[in-house]
Amino acid sequence: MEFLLDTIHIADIEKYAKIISLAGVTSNPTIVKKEGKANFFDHMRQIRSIIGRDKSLHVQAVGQTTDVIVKDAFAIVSNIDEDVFVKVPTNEAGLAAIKILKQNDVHVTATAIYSEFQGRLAIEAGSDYLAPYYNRMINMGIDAKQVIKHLAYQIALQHAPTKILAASFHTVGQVNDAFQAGAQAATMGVDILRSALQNPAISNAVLDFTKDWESVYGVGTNIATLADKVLDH
Ligand SMILES: O=C[C@H](O)COP(=O)(O)O
Repeated sequence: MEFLLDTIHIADIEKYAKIISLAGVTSNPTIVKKEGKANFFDHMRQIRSIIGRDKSLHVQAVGQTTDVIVKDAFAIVSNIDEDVFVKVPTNEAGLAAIKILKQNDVHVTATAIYSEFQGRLAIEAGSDYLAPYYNRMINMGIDAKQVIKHLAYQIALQHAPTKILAASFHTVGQVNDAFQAGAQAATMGVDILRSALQNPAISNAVLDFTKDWESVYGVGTNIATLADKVLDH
């Protein structure tokens, strides 16, 4: 399983890189907009320095035509690094660009996937990752879990090198569903991680354990201080 963060907010990336086994960072122009107008390439290089070269960094091309998407992609890899996965929308212009980029050994994430058919075309174009938009599909009445399941089956069937990087999550349950359906990776906002880990039920359980411990060994005592006291005697 790969857990990625769908944000370019530096403080959040630094924080969660220490907390979870972070596999990478993804972005799109809407996510970039949230940070305001910064030096785009400096910002992406800073993210790379935080996560390291062994994690995946996904940066989206913004061109509307095949020619401009390809130029965007080369600008991304030249100005950030050649390990970056260039996100390319899975439409006509994008699919043509993916074929060219793969011939030039550029890593590609086929994005804006709302259907099984788009995913199948992106697999055949040689995409390294597919990014199906889970919540957006659900909102359109599409069975997102089924889409991922069928794509995962196809990838396994033909031993394709493509991996499914599910995206667009609004709940923790959607992330679980995507993994259950066969996605190898999922990218999510920090809101999902907060919902999962800052749950009051977890805090209450921890508080109850602390109260029980302190009722026996004294307030402010933990196992480390207890061990120190034993050594002192
Ligand atoms: O890059 C794709 C995003 O993960 C889409 O997420 P969203 O549907 O929450 O905007």
